[in-house]
Amino acid sequence: MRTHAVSHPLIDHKLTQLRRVETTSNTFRDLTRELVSLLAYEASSSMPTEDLQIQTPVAPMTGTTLAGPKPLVVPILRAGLGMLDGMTAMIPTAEVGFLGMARDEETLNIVTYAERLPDDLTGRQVFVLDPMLATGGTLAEAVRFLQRAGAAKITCICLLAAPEGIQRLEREVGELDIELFVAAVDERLNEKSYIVPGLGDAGDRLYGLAE
Ligand SMILES: O=P(O)(O)OC[C@H]1O[C@H](OP(=O)(O)OP(=O)(O)O)[C@H](O)[C@@H]1O
Ligand SMILES: O=c1cc[nH]c(=O)[nH]1
Ligand SMILES: [Mg+2]
Repeated sequence: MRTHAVSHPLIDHKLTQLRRVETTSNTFRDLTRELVSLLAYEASSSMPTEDLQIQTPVAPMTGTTLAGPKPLVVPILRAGLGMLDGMTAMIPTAEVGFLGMARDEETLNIVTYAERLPDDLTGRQVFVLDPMLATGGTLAEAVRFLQRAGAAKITCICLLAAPEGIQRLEREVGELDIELFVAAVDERLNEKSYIVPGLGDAGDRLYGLAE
């Protein structure tokens, strides 16, 4: 597994606004979309391309187009859904699959309650979207699920990670071909396994159930 903590003035600025307790759901959704587009730019840098012959209004030329089977974007419901638009805006040719997973806040066990993926994942780059990598239980389970479904090349995009979650991913699925892109690695988890300083419950902040 290769982990990239992406540092950029725009990402750092938007992430700070996202974290603020007074940021409303509407603004939170806008910032999430913008942040994901910036992270997608980094996370897609190794996508395969091929030459494409085109005609401009002035001359013929050899341009570039994305190659290979269509990439697949998989948001982990619920909070990952807030990242989908920002991702498909950057990679409009991507197909979208869904995984519904929730962390039981008492036991921290992961419940997979929905799954809708294409039949054939062979050779496809799979982008997994989830804003929060806390204990790592959810993302590790998602990666295992996708691997069992045939995915070989998996790129995870998260907004925030705790060091404990990255270590767990390394431990449990680190031998697979996985890249992890995060906007920031925070200090630690608290006694409820929330990221500190973090941003709270991403799903609640996106979809307005926090108040
Ligand atoms: O790394 P972990 O300790 O597994 O925690 C991270 C998970 O918690 C949040 O989802 P949650 O379970 O709250 O579901 P939601 O998106 O429906 O709110 C978050 O979006 C991750 O999926
Ligand atoms: O800090 C955290 C941890 C898990 N899930 C969240 O939404 N936030
Ligand atoms: Mg939640």
